[in-house]
Amino acid sequence: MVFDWFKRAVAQPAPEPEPAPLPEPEPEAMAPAASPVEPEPAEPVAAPTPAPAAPAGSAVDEDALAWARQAYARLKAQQEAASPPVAPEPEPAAPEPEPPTPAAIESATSALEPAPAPPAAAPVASGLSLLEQAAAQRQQRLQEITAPAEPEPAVAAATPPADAADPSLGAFDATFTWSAEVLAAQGRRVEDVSLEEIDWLGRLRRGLEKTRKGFVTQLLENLGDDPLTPAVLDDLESTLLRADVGVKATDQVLDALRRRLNEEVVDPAEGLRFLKEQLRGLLEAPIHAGDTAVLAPQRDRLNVWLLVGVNGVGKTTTLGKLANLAVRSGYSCLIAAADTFRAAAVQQVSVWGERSGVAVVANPSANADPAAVVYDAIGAARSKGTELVLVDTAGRLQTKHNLMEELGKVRRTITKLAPEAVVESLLVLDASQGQNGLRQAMAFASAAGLTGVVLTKLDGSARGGVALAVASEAGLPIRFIGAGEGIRDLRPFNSFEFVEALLAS
Ligand SMILES: Nc1nc2c(ncn2[C@@H]2O[C@H](COP(=O)(O)OP(=O)(O)OP(=O)(O)O)[C@@H](O)[C@H]2O)c(=O)[nH]1
Repeated sequence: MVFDWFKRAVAQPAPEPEPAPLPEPEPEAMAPAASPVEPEPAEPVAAPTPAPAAPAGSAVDEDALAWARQAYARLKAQQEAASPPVAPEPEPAAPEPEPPTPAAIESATSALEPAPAPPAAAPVASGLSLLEQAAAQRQQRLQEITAPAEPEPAVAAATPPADAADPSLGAFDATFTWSAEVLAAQGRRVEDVSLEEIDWLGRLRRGLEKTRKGFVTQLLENLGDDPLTPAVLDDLESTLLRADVGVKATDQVLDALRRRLNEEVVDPAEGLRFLKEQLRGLLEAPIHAGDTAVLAPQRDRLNVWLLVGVNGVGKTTTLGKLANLAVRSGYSCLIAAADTFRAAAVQQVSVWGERSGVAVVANPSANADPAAVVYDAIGAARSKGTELVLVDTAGRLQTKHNLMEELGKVRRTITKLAPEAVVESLLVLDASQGQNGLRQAMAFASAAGLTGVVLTKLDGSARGGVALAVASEAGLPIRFIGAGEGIRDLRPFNSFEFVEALLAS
């Protein structure tokens, strides 16, 4: 039951000036036959989390709350149906997360003994101490070493990585209701909501917290309770600029707001709605200029995605997360370790490859030519019929001419070697670098023929507004956003969700 993020429907641009409509809560749009859960308020959905009563501090209206309750009940029922109904036998599986007892340690270590069983399956139960886990792991390692050699380097086996397992349902809290509301506002139906999306929206909202704090608080203060005035717009201007939205985007938004103000009295709620619409429009413009709402590898043909950017922005991490996303969505994938400059880069990328069961093509010699690695990787992809080759490149300052030349060479090599391939050249930008990212975008655009941007480190940065500057000033579509270091912390960009998370109250 893997959620395919590349096939996910994205929000419509919401043309009408109404507040985003919530679908009617459909009474029969409920859970699968297995567990009939009532869609009604405060229904005991059983178990560890409290019944979905209105979460404290949530500002959602009644319809939204009813929708969220249904979605929660449904997801809960799904989760319960999916999890085995109380382990019948103390299987080789993980013991309970109980306080560690000697017996538990015994059973955990011996449980690992029956050799050929689950491949690199769940290591050791979380209830064990570090020493106990280490002992169990040693035992497991010993078995692996003494076991007959694997027929293949186990690369293509695409074993789902342990930390990329499906997320589990948390509490029915304000984050859940907000996430549900965002999905409902995009016209999603209760029965289509997936835990993957709920989980990601929660991460995104948390990730944008810093930007939001510096932005929304100020914004709401500016808007106040009275109709918008020109003075309020002046304040709004400095708020947007401080959030790194950039001069061009800020001017565009304010011009639109001023025009609106000239036409009619605008109350704060309408001002906020109109502002969101403008921000979405700016982010969407470069996406609409292309023909794909969500950037996805094309099936049954070679796709080469080149990841470029300055040092330390998160290229390798992004590549690892993309590999995982691709494998989970059913693509065959290969990594080209073309960062031949940083000593540990190949090792780092190999770890990411292992986590998703993706093979890595590398050149062991020091300072190998990155173009040669790409050459090998494309050859390997062709012979295996691989659909997606992800190319890691060394970080470089946009001002270093020779390094930018080298990047140009890699880019040209790809076109020359694989003219049939769909090539994407993605600039990885660290959101915390704010306006500096814009300068990088301009320089990399010419050297690497950029087709899009991946915005990373939105968590921990107060400068998430730079997404707007990149879209409006560099004219580049944001394709993915990263909001954390975990393997599930990168997802395709959705302007509606981004703006909602940015301006969530
Ligand atoms: N908080 C946070 N950290 C991230 C994110 N993406 C990457 N990082 C961290 O950023 C650091 C640098 O990431 P790398 O992937 O090594 O960056 P890189 O661009 O490949 O680095 P160079 O190869 O040296 O240019 C690592 O510690 C990552 O864990 C993100 O979205 N959020």
